[in-house]
Amino acid sequence: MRPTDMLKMKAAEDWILATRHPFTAALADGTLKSDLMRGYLQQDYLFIDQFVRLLATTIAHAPTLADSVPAAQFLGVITGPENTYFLRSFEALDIQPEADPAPETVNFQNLMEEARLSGRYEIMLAVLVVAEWVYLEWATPFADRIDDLPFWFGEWIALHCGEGFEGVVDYLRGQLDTVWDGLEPHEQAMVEEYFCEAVKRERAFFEGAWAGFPVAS
Ligand SMILES: Cc1ncc(CO)c(N)n1
Repeated sequence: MRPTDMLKMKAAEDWILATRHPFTAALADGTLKSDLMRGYLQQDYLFIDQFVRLLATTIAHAPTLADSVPAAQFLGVITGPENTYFLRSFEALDIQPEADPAPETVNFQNLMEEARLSGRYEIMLAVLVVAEWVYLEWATPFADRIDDLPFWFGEWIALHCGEGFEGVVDYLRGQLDTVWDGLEPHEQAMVEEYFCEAVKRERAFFEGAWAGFPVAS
């Protein structure tokens, strides 16, 4: 079994709740209240700020150029099409990008910052694998809805499914799977801790979004 499949199994309970959440079900139905989407996008843009720093540092720790290229290209997607998706959505939904971070956002930002500052490639990967794999899993079953939804729902699904994004998740998992066997048991335990904590914080983020993050205007 791939080490990343084993890690996912360890986090099974939170994983299921994070990837089959009523928030994403409502988003894909097009029934999600605009204010819930507004609050979610403002908080997720704060998530992205730390995510970009983590991904950039992960690139810097890749063992070879070849190992870094897919991550570097993905960084271009986040800071390119995904960033403009956020800016267009803020405009369409008539809100500003800036907001105070909610507790669920702070918790996730802190985990990403800790992973980045750990200087450990496998710890950075553990958090990145969860963030992208959870999103691939919730979004993929809704791929056929993309064209029928307003762009702020449809493009959010489109950014997280399909061949390109599957390739990103497979690459990140491959990096973690490859380094796993060379880790000491205490290092593997640390990876598992970060992995499970990231899944918990993904779930908590959707729960916060579903309860309603305050909307800054
Ligand atoms: C909270 C969260 N997790 C994962 C992703 C996917 O990058 C995202 N945009 N937001």
